[in-house]
Formats: sequence, structure tokens, C-alpha cells
Amino acid sequence: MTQGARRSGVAVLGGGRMGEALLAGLVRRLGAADVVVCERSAERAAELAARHGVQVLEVPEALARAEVLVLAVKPQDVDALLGLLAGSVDPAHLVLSVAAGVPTSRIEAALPPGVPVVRAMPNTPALVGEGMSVVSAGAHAGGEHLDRAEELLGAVGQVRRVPEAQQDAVTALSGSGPAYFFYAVEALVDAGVLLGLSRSLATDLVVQTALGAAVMLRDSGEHPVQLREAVTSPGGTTAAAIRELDRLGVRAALVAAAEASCARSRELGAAPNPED
Ligand SMILES: NC(=O)C1=CN([C@@H]2O[C@H](COP(=O)(O)OP(=O)(O)OC[C@H]3O[C@@H](n4cnc5c(N)ncnc54)[C@H](O)[C@@H]3O)[C@@H](O)[C@H]2O)C=CC1
Ligand SMILES: O=C(O)[C@@H]1CCC=N1
Repeated sequence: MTQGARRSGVAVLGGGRMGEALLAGLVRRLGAADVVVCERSAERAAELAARHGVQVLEVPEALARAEVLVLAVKPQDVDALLGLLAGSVDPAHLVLSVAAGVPTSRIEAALPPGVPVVRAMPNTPALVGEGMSVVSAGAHAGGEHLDRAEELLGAVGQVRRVPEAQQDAVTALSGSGPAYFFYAVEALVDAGVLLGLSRSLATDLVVQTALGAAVMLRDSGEHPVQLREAVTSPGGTTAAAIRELDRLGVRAALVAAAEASCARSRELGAAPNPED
């Protein structure tokens, strides 16, 4: 029996915000016995163990135990982590990286030949089973590896396959995207308070409105413009509000925000310059 045949389950390497969101969904799907975590901060590791019932292991033990290794450290910490993996990872593992910007070629170059790498971009709504992820295969990853990655990320939401060249653009929409909606909600709640509502009532109104709008966008089959027109009565309140959004350049600001996120993803993924 090969060493790989004795391994099973998933090791999440890096238990920060994204690592925990994935961990939570994977524990729901696979059970806590099949998910382990490696986390550099002892305090954070204890928190994850208490909250999700998972075992915290050092990297070498996790590699011996788990078949799938989820790289969930910051792009700036990827090279150091790959240095820890390089001696013991082998082609029977699957390396699933969620690090923004980091190309599969950079990960493959740091590992022994033939190790399959899948690059993914999930998002934090994975924590509540409503994540949106995409996956792309590296040079040594085949259909079975993409299937496995899709199955695991499918435990925490929806998954699409994209060419790796689209990963930075995806990061700008669904990876960073939850923050844009949280930001809009924050601003609208403040607006409610300005208009004299209690913060608690304003929060309930805005959050339920966001949820209702999201479900209509997903389920109605209608274009966002049609849905918006249905809210906009002639000479009414919504038209007055939308005129202000246009006057203040909110549409252009959203496009610029997505472009900035995409550019930053590319920047984070570039191999560090040894002269920096
Ligand atoms: N936060 C988000 O919404 C999303 C994040 N990502 C990606 O996920 C990765 C993690 O992001 P966050 O969770 O936001 O960052 P974070 O800073 O919250 O988490 C990173 C964690 O990795 C740990 N860590 C660093 N080096 C380690 C090592 N060698 N061994 C074990 N643990 C180590 C840190 O202690 C920290 O808890 C990044 O690459 C990011 O691009 C991807 C999609 C969405
Ligand atoms: O802000 C970041 O860099 C990460 C990647 C996508 C969402 N959060």
C-alpha cells in the first residue's frame, strides 16, 4: 500500500478568516474527524479547536494524515508554508490553494514534480453554506482533482470551473465582493440613523432588504434593470434616490473598485523580488 492510500480527509493550513469559513463547512459535510487544521497562532488554534471540534496538528503530521491540503495563508506567507511542505508532500496529495493571486505555476515550482495543484477563489459566505467559489487546474491536476476540489468547495456553496487566467477577475467580483455589500449595508444603516430610525430597526430593514433583493436576483429570472424598474415609480422616491447615485458616480466607483481588486490580486501573486 502506498503512503497516499492511508491518507484521507482535509488539512486546512492557515486557520484565519477564510480558513475558518472553509473549515466550518467541511466539518458539517465530512465530520470533525476528517478535518484537521494547522495554525501558527496558538491562541487562534485553541479557538478553532473549541469552536469546531477539529484537531490542531503541526504541518508534518497533517501531511501524513490528510489527502487534501488547503493552503489558506496570506499570499505573502505562501512561500514560507511551501518551504515547510516541500520535503513531505507527494503526488498522492492534492494541494488546493485559495491564496489570492498566487498562480499554480509558482506553487508547483516550490514542490516536488507531479504534485497536483488546484487554485480556487472562495468567499467568506462559505461560513453559512452560501459561498461562491471557482476552481482552476494546475499543470499536474486532472479531472479527478478538479472533481475533488469541486466536491469539497461544494460543501460550502456553489462552485464554477474557470480558466486560471480569469482568477484575478473572479477575485474582484466574488472573492472581495462580500465586502462591497457589507460596505453598502453599513452606509445604509447609517443613513437610517441619520433619518431618525434606531440602529437596530435600520439594521433589520437593510439586512432583510438585501436578502430579499438577492433572492429575487437569483430566482426571478429577471435582469437587474427590470427588477430595479419595478421598484421605480414614475415621479417617485426611488427615481430621486437613483439620480443621486448616478450624480455621485456610484456605478463608476464600483467598476473602479473591482479593477483595483483585480490589479491587487495580480500584484500579490507575483513572485517576490529578492531585491525588495
Ligand atoms: N478573507 C477572505 O474573504 C478571502 C481570503 N482568501 C485568501 O485566503 C487566504 C487567507 O486569508 P485570510 O483568512 O483573510 O487571512 P488571515 O490573516 O485571517 O488568515 C491567515 C492565517 O494563516 C495563519 N498562518 C500563517 N502562516 C502559517 C503557517 N506557516 N502555518 C500555519 N498557519 C499559518 C495565520 O496565523 C492566520 O491565522 C489568503 O491567501 C487570501 O487571499 C481567499 C478568498 C476570500
Ligand atoms: O482581501 C483579500 O486579499 C482577500 C482575497 C479575496 C478576499 N479577501
